[in-house]
Amino acid sequence: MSSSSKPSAATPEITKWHSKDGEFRRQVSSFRSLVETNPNAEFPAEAGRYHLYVSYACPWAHRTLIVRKLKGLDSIIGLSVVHYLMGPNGWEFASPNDVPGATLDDVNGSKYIREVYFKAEPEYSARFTVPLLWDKKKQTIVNNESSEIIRMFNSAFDELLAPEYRGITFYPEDLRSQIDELNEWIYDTVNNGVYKSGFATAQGAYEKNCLALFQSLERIEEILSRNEFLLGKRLTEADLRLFTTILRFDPVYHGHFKCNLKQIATGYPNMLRWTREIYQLPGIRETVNMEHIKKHYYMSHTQINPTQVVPLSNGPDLDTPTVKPAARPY
Ligand SMILES: N[C@@H](CCC(=O)N[C@@H](CS)C(=O)NCC(=O)O)C(=O)O
Repeated sequence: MSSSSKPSAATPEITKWHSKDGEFRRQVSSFRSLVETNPNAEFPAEAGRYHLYVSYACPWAHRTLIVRKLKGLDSIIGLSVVHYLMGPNGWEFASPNDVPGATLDDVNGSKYIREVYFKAEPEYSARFTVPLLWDKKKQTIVNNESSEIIRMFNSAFDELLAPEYRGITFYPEDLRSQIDELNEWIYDTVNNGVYKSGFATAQGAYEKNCLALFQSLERIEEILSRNEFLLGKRLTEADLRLFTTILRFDPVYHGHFKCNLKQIATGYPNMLRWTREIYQLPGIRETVNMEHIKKHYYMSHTQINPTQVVPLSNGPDLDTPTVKPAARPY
């Protein structure tokens, strides 16, 4: 697939995600090892050893990009970025000359992400998802579950980091149970809720998931009317995990996934203020590539948008000045 050509508008096998009952069910990630501080661990923290594969479009991968950036890991963990289009063979690499923002796979020399999975496990038979964390030394995948990758990035590499990054944590001890609790319902009804609405192929499945999504958005709006961030003055993992979904809400999920009871820009002033605040923190803006985001969804999911026409709006202007936190909020 060249950068300019569009995939066929016929629904390819790769985007047939729904179950027989019309519900979308996300598969459980397969590679679940952890990078650890202990030098004798199976995957010990080392500078230059691990490599992160992402898509700028993907909200799960976006979490890992953000934590990599805010923790100052970009100098010790390499990065490859796939083409925004997910074609019949799944995620593909592209030269930045052809697709600005994308990269080739300089670590494994593969054309598609699936080749990286097969290199790690020749019998692999599940989905070829991003993000994934690759170990250059053992030549295998450490982990392909974003929630675990961000936990590793949060603390496992600390001894290798400059002092100003070492103390940063998005999962502080005293807030862990509250973060876990928020993550649970926000994952189910919001992060995954937009997908369950958008990929539903039965009216009932769509309505059930869309209503649950908006109930949660109301709940979040109420929390953010009292708090600067979800848990008060501190920016935590719960905010970062939610941010990547809310950022995509108006430009993509509202139209493409039919999550259209309200928009963030006009219906949720506190969530809009919170989104701007996070977007304007140093380092975040450069993890956001709205061109990849919009083109990925509207052009790859031909089962939903067979014309592959991409809408113009990028959602609310996130550069609009907002109340700045007094000091770094994490
Ligand atoms: N549980 C995974 C989900 C990752 C995921 O579903 N990524 C999507 C992109 S947004 C993907 O790569 N899908 C490709 C496919 O399912 O074929 C995580 O959070 O890391």
